Amino acid sequence: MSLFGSHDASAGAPSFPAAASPLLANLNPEQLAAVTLPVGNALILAGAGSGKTRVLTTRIAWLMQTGQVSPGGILAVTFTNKAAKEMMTRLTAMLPVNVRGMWIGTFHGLCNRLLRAHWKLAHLPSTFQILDTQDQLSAIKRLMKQYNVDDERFPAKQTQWFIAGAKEDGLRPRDVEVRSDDDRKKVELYQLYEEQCQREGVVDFGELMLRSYELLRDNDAVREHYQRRFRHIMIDEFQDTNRLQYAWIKMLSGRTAEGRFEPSGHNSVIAVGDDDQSIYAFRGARVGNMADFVREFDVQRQIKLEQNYRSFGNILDSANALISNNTKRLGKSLRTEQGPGEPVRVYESTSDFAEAQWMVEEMRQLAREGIDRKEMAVLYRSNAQSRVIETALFNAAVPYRVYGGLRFFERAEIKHALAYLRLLENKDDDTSFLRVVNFPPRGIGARSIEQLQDAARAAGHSLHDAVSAVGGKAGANLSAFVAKIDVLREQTVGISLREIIELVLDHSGLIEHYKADREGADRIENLEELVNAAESFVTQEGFGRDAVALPVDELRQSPASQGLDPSLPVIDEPLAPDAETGETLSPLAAFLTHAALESGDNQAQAGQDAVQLMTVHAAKGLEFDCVFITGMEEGLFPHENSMSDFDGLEEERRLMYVAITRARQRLYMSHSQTRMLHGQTRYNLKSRFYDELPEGALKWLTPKNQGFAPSAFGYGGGYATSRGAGGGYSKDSFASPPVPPQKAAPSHGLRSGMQVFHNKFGEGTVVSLEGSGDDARAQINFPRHGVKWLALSVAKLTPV
Ligand SMILES: Nc1ncnc2c1ncn2[C@@H]1O[C@H](COP(=O)(O)OP(=O)(O)OP(=O)(O)O)[C@@H](O)[C@H]1O
Ligand SMILES: [Mg+2]
Repeated sequence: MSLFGSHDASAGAPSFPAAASPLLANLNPEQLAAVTLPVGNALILAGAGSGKTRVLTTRIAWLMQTGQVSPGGILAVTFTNKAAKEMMTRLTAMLPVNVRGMWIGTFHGLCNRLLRAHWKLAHLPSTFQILDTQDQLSAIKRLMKQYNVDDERFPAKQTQWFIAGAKEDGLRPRDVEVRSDDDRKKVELYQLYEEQCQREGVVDFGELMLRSYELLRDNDAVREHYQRRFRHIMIDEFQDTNRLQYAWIKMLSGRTAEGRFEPSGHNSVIAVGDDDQSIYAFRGARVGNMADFVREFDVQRQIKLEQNYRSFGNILDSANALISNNTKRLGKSLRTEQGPGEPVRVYESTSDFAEAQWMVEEMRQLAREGIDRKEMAVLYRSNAQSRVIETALFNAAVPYRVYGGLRFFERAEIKHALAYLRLLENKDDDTSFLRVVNFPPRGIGARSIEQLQDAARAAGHSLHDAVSAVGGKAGANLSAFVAKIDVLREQTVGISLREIIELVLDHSGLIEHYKADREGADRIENLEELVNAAESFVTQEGFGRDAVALPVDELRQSPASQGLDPSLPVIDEPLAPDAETGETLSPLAAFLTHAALESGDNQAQAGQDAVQLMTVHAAKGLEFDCVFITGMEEGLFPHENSMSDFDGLEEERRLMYVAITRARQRLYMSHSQTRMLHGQTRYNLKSRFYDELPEGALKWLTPKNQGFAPSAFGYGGGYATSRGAGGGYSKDSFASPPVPPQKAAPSHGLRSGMQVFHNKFGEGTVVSLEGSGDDARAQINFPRHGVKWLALSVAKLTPV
């Protein structure tokens, strides 16, 4: 499939003289063409580090500077909150604009804004709160318990995926196709879950998106208003949009489902992406949106950016060589004018612990060379890998910061405090109620809570409103809890956000509870940090009580606003008052929304010079001087869940491409012969991805293939391997049908079907054999531990 037709319009003549603006000074010709594209739809499809995000940001600045649009006429979608903030920072550096009034954010952030503005039309309470993924799961668990759903047959996590998946496809329960009894049950749960959320006034992430889509779909005036308003819509990381997000964009830009144009939709949509960096298929992302976009938006202009400004040659060559092994590509090329730079350093360690030690040493050396710690990033495929690395950094007193993982707002003590705060805002939030009704413990047992839940269900009330139905001592305790919340709520009137939080921390008993806990000191510190977080939220974002909603007349006066519906509010402040009632979101509600949406990509301690730790997924769009890619092992990277099917393996390769292309100057890759993961020692082979990198770009810090002890079978290699002539698991070897299990050569002493004994996993059956020399490995089914791949040169196996 090629998206690039003959009408590649890189050279589309800019309608404004380039020299007129210093903004355009440092762009290459293709970037310049993209920044100054005339009004119309366009696709910028280009590889990593070619300046896609920079082009988007510069275009926004240029459009405003040349008077083509006012800040209110722009809608820009970024993939993370961090990216949105960065875009705003860059914009303020380029132009004196009030970026707060601009609609720049993630899909979730922007949908939240729409729903806040039109909550009534969206059938939500004005104080609706957002459920994060954790809360969503506990809400589902609660529901399943209430309805006695067998959680072996319908695990809560699966139900959560089912609901999220349906919403990503834009499907309400009645729209989901039912093919089996199991499907029927899941749809029923979805329906019950929806009713529960509606009753409690909460929305999950998928709901934010779907609800705002429906808001636009079902309200012509609102839709047309925003269609007229957002003259310029821009989407970064377009390759990872899902079906519903694409439909949302279509709706806002005036494309009807039938592909017609609504009269109000004369806007231009610019999508920016890189198919090679599509890494969220597991969450519903659809690369196919790119081709649909070109067709459905009648895209006449497609721009390629081929110069990479981020990385040195060896890094880029490695990325290019690796990704060329994928078959499903739209095809792009990428070059750099920087020299080859340093080789990519490869290190093999004996254990994950030793790997982390080596990394710490290497970081010390980098620091001596004058590299800031915040320019060093450690990337891993799976969150579980970070613990060993964190321990090593901690012991060596190297400051570090983990993105993702357990985020600040997801820590238990913070969630407890937030639950109290949420109950102040919305007494019907049962998820929050259940979280803290007996925390700190106040003598309310599981039995009483069940009784309360039954009573609430029977009366159609929230838990808060049903406490009087429970009698006895338990009932008295429940009433006391509710009274406490109600009193706290009254006390918060007229005090600042900071004071509200301090009040809640004191009166909830949380601080006291953790003081009594020997290991509670950290938790108290985090709770105090919550006060600081609220404080900086108020000052930085200006969301405090005293913040004045700025009168933004600009939009109404701008020519682009012709035809805007005057009855609809011009929402340029996230806290703009409701047009009808004048009601604004309280600072507390705004802070709670911020806490739910702030998906961990922006932790406290900003500005501290710390080493950055994150998963490869979280690293998308970012760049660092030095990058360590760790755990380059079969089963880990590529991940065992994905490596057995063709599409899964291609996605793993794209992930690796993303990882490699984060590095500017120096790239390290490391793997370990043994690794403790999920309580087990694993003996992994080094990743097949090494074989896909150009040998000339690599430098092995340890002898290649060193360190494997002679195997128990003293084998000398010699059986056929599935690899092609070029080394590497070429694309062909993974094209269906899958490679059949290899026949063992006699010298190994191992054959498929043979029984072997492993001193940790016990007896097992050899399922298949693969590889030769030090790379030989066996897939063995251990009845008690499941199927494992073992490196024959390391694993001690004896035939039985
Ligand atoms: N014309 C240019 N001159 C100098 N530096 C540039 C130029 N264009 C981009 N850069 C720099 O190159 C780096 C990569 O740019 P950017 O992050 O916009 O790339 P990207 O295509 O969005 O990458 P990714 O695919 O990883 O998101 C940035 O540091 C950016 O400032
Ligand atoms: Mg980018």
